[in-house]
Amino acid sequence: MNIFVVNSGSSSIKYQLFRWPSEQPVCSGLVERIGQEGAASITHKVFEAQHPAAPATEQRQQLPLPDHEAGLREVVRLLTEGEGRVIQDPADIEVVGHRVVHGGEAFAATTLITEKVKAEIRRLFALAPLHNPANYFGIEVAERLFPQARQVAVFDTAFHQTLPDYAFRYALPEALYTEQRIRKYGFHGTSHQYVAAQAAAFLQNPDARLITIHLGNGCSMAAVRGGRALDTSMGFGPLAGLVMGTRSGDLDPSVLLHLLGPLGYSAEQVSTLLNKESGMRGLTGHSDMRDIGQALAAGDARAALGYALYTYRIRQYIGAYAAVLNGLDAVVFTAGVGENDARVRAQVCQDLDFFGLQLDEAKNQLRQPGLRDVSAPASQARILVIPTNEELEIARQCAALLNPA
Ligand SMILES: Nc1ncnc2c1ncn2[C@@H]1O[C@H](COP(=O)(O)OP(=O)(O)O)[C@@H](O)[C@H]1O
Ligand SMILES: CC(=O)OP(=O)(O)O
Ligand SMILES: [Mg+2]
Repeated sequence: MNIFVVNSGSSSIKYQLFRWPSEQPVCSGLVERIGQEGAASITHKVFEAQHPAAPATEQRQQLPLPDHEAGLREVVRLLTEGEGRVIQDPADIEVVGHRVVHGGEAFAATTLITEKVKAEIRRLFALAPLHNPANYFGIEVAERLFPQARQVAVFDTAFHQTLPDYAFRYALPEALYTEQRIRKYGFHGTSHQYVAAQAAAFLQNPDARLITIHLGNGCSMAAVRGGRALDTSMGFGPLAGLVMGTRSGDLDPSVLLHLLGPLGYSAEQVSTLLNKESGMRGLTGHSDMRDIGQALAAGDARAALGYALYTYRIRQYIGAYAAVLNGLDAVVFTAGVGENDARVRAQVCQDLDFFGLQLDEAKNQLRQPGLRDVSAPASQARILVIPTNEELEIARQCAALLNPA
C-alpha cells in the first residue's frame, strides 16, 4: 500500500510518501512560501530502499505558486514525472493522510474524511485561523488530485483527549463548557505522541514520566506518562502557553480587555496581533530562530531579551509539569528549534539540577541525526533530542484505522 501524507501549513506543505507495511519512506518534500511572489520553492527528496535515513537525490526549484492547489499539483508532477518520479500514476496512491490541527471535541481519534467531517473542520476555522483553513484546502485539493484514494484526517488535538477534567477545564461558568465546548484542547499531539513513544522505548520504561517540548513555528509542551498526555501548554486554540515565532503564548486576559476597550482594537485586530505580530517577532523583529540567533551573535539586545523570555517560559512549564508528573525521567526537545538550536537547549537546562537535569555542554553542541542523549552522566533525568516525524506517525495512524490489528 502507498500512503501519502500531507501536512498543510499556513504558507507551506510538508509531504511524505510511505510504502506500507514496511514503513519505507519513498520520498519527502517541502513546499515553502506559497503565495509569496518570486519566493515559492519546492524541495523534493527521494530515498533508496537500502538507505532510508539519507536521501539519494534532492531536487530544489523556485517557481510561482499562487496557492495550495498549485503547490500540490506541482508535487503530484514531481511524484509522477522526471528524475524524482516514484509512482506511475496518482491512482497508485491508495491513502492520503492529512494533518488537521483542530478537531474540537468531535474527533478524539483518526477518522475517514466525509462531507460531515469536512463541515466540522470548517466550523473550527475560527479557533485555529492559521491552520484549519490550510488543512481544509489541502483536503479539497487532494480529493481532486487523488480521486481514487481514501482521505484520512489525523488531528493534532486527539492525543490530548486523555487530559483529566481538572486539567482541560477553565474556571469559567459550566455552561460555557457544556454548551459552547470552551475547554483546553491542546495541539501538536501527533508530534508529542511520536517523540514520547521514542523516548519510552529508548529508556526501556513504558511508564516513563516525560516532558516533551515541541519548538517549531508553533511551540508547545506536554506532560506524558505511560504514553498518555496528562497536560499540555496550548489551550482552546494554538495561542496559549509558550512564546512562539509570531504568537504571544500566555497572556493575562486583562490585556485583551484593555486592547478591546480603551485602546479601541477590533476582535480581528486582536487576532492578527496575537497570531501574527507577537511572540519572537513582536519582541525581536524576527520570527525565525536562525535570524534571532544571528542578531544575538551581533550583540542585539532585543534578541537577548527574546531568548531569555522564550527559554524562561519553557523552564516555568518544566517546573509545572514535574509537579504534574510527581517526578521526571526525561525531557525531550523536538521540532525545528528544539532539534537544532543548542543555545535554546542550554539556556532552558541551566540551573535545573533541582529537577535532576544536567546538560552535557559538549554533547549538546554536536550535530548528529537521530535520537541523542545530551545529558551529563550524573544527570538523574535524561535530556533527549529526538527528531519528530509527524508524517510517519500520521501514516501509522492511517494504517491502524484502515487495517486494524
Ligand atoms: N539550524 C537551526 N537553528 C535554529 N533554529 C532552526 C534551525 N533550523 C530550523 N530552525 C527553526 O525551526 C523553526 C521551524 O520549525 P518547524 O518544526 O519546521 O516548524 P513548523 O512545522 O511549525 O513550520 C524556525 O523558527 C526555524 O528558524
Ligand atoms: C498547532 C501549531 O501551532 O502548529 P504549527 O507549529 O505547525 O504552526
Ligand atoms: Mg510543525
